[in-house]
Amino acid sequence: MADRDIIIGIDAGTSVIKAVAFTLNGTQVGTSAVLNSYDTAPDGAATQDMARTWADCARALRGLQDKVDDLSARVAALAVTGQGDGTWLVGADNRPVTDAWLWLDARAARTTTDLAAKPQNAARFAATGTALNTCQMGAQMAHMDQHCPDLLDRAEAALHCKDWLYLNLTGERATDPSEASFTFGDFRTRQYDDDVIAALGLTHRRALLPQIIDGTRVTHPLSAKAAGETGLPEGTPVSLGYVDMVMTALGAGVHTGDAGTACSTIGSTGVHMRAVTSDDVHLTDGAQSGYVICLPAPNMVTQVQTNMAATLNIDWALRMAADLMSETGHPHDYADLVGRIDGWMGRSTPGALLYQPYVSEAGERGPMVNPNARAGFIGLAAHHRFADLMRGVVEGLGMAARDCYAAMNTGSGGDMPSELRITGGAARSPALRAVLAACVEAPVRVSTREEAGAAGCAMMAAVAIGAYPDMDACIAEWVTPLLGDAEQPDPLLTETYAGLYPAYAAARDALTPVWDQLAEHRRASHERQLETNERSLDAGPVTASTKGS
Ligand SMILES: Nc1ncnc2c1ncn2[C@@H]1O[C@H](COP(=O)(O)OP(=O)(O)O)[C@@H](O)[C@H]1O
Ligand SMILES: O=P(O)(O)OC[C@H](O)[C@H](O)CO
Repeated sequence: MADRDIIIGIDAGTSVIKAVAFTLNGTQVGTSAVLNSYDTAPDGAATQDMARTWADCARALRGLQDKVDDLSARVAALAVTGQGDGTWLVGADNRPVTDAWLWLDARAARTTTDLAAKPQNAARFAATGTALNTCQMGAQMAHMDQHCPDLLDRAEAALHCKDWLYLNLTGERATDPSEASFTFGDFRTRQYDDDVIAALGLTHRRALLPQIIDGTRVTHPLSAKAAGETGLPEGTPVSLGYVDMVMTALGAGVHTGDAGTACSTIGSTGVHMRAVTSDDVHLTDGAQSGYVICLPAPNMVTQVQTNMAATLNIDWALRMAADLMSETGHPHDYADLVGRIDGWMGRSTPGALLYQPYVSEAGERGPMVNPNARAGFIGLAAHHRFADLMRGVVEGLGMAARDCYAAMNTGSGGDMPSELRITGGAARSPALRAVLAACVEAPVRVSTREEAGAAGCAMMAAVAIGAYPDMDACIAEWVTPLLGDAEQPDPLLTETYAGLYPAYAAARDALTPVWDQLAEHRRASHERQLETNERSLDAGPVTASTKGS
């Protein structure tokens, strides 16, 4: 029998579910990916079929066998991470209670605002280090408890995405220390906290919260059923990873022991992180914002500010172009449009426009929490063309990153990092990297690690099975050697963005009442629409949902 020399990391993202094979010392040897999708509805719902998600995960694992010779005989361990937040309710016989509510679901917006205004919310923030937002399971369960309690009545466990996959892989209902503590617990103890649960009004639902296990120490064996569905050997140790945001950052270099560094993921969502010890966490004064997410290393956490939407803004702009092309009968290829971004950046003037990248239907969560925030350009003039708009969008992502680091009170007064490690799809663009470097006034480095999220959780499995004595030893082989060269910020660009940032921040504050008025307008017209629909039920079905991915 061949040596067991492969660890498989599963990263179940919002847009793609990937299974990635690594050797024990971190060389990537194969990837298998399955496209993911979710449903949206006018009331703000963003949901995903739980059974299909597991089936897609199993399909990705089966697909990996075609990419790696003799995989089944060589696999030493599996690990799983996935999209964070959201609510994946499991009932009798481990069956889904309903479709999962994703982190993109905006239905809990009002409940979130109400809970955040209560005096108990201060103690909740002090323990979790995390501002309440509509993405989180705590807010979503509180909303369900008030508006659709039958869902919780029928549930036996409230899981996150990766926990649902772990349940299907091993038969164990469990969650990890990161999501448990930023949602319902304390990042210092990595345990649930009764005051936090009470502040969310969920004490009577406490039994729904599963056991917390740390995948660097505990594994469970792959069940016979899962072995049948994935083609991997029964009994293979499975490690439950932390939430994908921190797995990606771990794989991309957020914690290599170098002082002052930070890591930003510029994918669908934008995640900006600095690794600190839990004693060094400085929570924001005044308005609450951000997350504190534990790292799978003793006493280490990340201070996090996260933009709801990062490349979703780029995709929005490209889809506008693609729609127009389709309408005029011109075939378009999305990959071709993405490939043109750097060309458009080269033909446009830096700092000509402001773009607020709050394009998510659920508003923004970093550095301010505002479900009503929406995207927009400021400063348009008649001579601006598509290239200028695209530059504006990319610069908006840079400004948003600066805004997040400026709000991150790490004891250094919101100083920018001394070096920024970046990952996520948009890190492929040299022009975008230059914008980021100039906006945060720091050199950027891109890891050659292709699948940082899958690597992050595979690293946990590597420690769990004893391939490394601890996470630091694993980082030294899996992460540090893969960091690319530093790309220095251009002085002129830096000056331009430093000059523009105060206007970006002022616009964000000034538009708050406008966003509130627009939200009220949307709510009223949605209610009018519902009344109209009720009156015209006889006239046939109404289209209520769309697909996203
Ligand atoms: N060369 C590029 N330049 C700019 N943006 C890019 C480039 N390649 C990919 N992207 C953006 O990155 C996105 C995918 O990022 P990724 O991190 O893979 O997504 P996710 O966060 O959903 O896992 C694409 O939708 C696209 O907007
Ligand atoms: O699916 P991706 O974009 O990889 O991750 C989503 C995050 O986990 C989410 O933003 C958590 O709220």
